[in-house]
Amino acid sequence: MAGAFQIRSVAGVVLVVAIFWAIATRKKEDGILYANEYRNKLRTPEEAVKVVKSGDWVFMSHFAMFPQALDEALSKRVGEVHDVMVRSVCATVSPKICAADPEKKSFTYMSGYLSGHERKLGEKGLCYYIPGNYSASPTNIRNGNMYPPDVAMIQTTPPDNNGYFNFGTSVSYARATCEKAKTIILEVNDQVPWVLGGEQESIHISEVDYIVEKSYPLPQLPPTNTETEAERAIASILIEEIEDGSCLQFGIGGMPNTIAKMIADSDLKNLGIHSEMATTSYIDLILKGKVNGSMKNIDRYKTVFTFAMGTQQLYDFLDRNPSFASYPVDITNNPNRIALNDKQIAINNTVEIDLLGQISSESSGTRQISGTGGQVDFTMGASQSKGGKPFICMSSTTMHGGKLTSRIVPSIKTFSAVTCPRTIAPTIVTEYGKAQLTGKSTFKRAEMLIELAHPDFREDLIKAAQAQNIWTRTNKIS
Ligand SMILES: CC(=O)SCCNC(=O)CCNC(=O)[C@H](O)C(C)(C)COP(=O)(O)OP(=O)(O)OC[C@H]1O[C@@H](n2cnc3c(N)ncnc32)[C@H](O)[C@@H]1OP(=O)(O)O
Ligand SMILES: CCCC(=O)O
Repeated sequence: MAGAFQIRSVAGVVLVVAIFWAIATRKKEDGILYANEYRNKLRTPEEAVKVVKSGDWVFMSHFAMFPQALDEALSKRVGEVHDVMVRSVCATVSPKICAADPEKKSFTYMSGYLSGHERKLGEKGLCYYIPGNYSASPTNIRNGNMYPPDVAMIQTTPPDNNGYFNFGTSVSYARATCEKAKTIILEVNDQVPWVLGGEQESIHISEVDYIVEKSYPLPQLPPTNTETEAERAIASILIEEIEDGSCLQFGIGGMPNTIAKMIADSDLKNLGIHSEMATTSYIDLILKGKVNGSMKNIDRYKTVFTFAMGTQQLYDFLDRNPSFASYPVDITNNPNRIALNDKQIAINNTVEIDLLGQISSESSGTRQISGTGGQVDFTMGASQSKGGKPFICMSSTTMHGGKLTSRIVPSIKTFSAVTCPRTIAPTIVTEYGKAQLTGKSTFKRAEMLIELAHPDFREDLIKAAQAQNIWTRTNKIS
C-alpha cells in the first residue's frame, strides 16, 4: 500500500514538473519567436514611410502619442508624393509634414480636434478640421464613413513577453484605425507608459507590418497657473453641486484644474471618475483619497478615460497603475454608458452662448479653435444619469482685440459652430451664478442667461432679446 502511494506521489510530482516545464519552454519559445518577428519587422523610419503612395490616407496617432519619428521621415518625402491626406487628433507637437510643405504639394493635413499648434497651422490654411462627436469616431471608421487609412502610424510602448504593444496615453480609436488600415507601422518609444485597459488598449505583433524605434519623452501639457478670479468663482458654484459618491468628468481647458484643486481641498469623499481625458489634476484627487471609485455602478474602483495629457508626473503615475482603466472612446463617451453611473457630473467649457442657449465651444467665426470632442457626449450622458448634472462653464467676458467682450451674446458669430444645440443646453455657469436651461422657454432662457452676463452688457442684451421676440413683460432682471 505504502509503495503504491509513493509511486502515485512521484508520478504526481513528475506530472506537475512536466506541466511547469512545458509552460516555461513555451513562453521561452514565444519570446524567441516574437524577438525574431520584431527583428524582421524593424525598419528605420525612412524605410517604413516608403510604403506611403500618392493619394494615400495616413493616420497619425492621437494627442501626446503623435508619432514624431515617422512624421519627420514622411516630411522628407515632400515632392516625391502628391495628394497624401494625413489625419491626426490634437497633435502635441507641430507636424513636420506641414512645415516642410507650406504649399500642400504633397500633404494635406487635418485634425479631429485642434491643438494650439494645429490652431496656428489652421490660420495659415495648413490644417483643416474634421467635425464629429468623439464617441462616434470608432464606429465611423469601422462602418467606412471616415476614410479608412491606407497607412496607420501609431506610437506605442515596446512589446511585452506576449508580443503585445500598448497604446499608452491614447487608446481613443487606435484599435479601430488599425483594424481598417492596409498597413500598420508602430513607432515604439520606451518612454511611453504602459496603461492598463478595460479593452482594446493593445495590439499584437502579428497584426503589425513594420516597427520603428525612437526614444523621447512624451510632450507635456502642464496645468495652467493663471487661475482667474472668475474661474475661482465658477469653481465655488460648481463644488456646491458635487456630493459624496458623485462621478466626475472634467473637460479640457483652464477651468477643470481650478475645480479639481478645490475638490482636493474639500471634505468630499468616495468620488469616482468616468471621463474622456485624464489630467495631472487627477493625481492629487486620488492620492488625497477623494477619488476611489467605490460608489460607481460600472468600472468600480477604476478611474476610466480614453486619453491622457499632462505632465511627466501624470505619465509616470499612469504606468501600470491598476486604479486606471483606459477604454476606446466609443465606450468612455457612449452617453448611455456614461449614464450608468449615478450622479455623473460633467464640467466643460465654452467660448460663447447665445440667448436661445446655443453653445459654441470650438470656434470663433471662421477661426477653428479646438473641436466638439466629447462635449456633446458627456452633456447628454450626464443628463441621463440618475442624479446626474451636466454643466457648461465660461467667464462672462473675455478680452477680444483689446476690448472687453461678452461671451453671452444675442446670436453667435456668423460661421461659428454650434457645439451643443439648444435642445441639450444644460446648466450654464459664469462667475455671476448658474442657470438651468433644460425645459425652459425661450424668454425664460434669455432672462436667466442675461442674469449671468457681466452687468455692463445686460441692458444691450435685454434690447436684443426684445428685438428677437424672446422677451415678455414678465421677464425680470435682478
Ligand atoms: C478633447 C476633448 O474633447 S475634452 C472633453 C470636452 N471637450 C470640449 O469641451 C470641447 C470644447 N471645449 C474646448 O475646446 C475648450 O474647453 C475651450 C476652447 C472652450 C476653452 O479652452 P481653454 O484652453 O480654457 O481656452 P483659452 O481661454 O485658452 O482659449 C483658447 C483659444 O480660444 C480663443 N478664444 C476663447 N474665447 C474666445 C472668444 N469668446 N472669442 C474668440 N476667441 C476666443 C482664445 O483667444 C485662445 O486662442 P489663442 O490660442 O490664440 O490664445
Ligand atoms: C477629440 C477627437 C475627435 C475625433 O477625432 O473624433
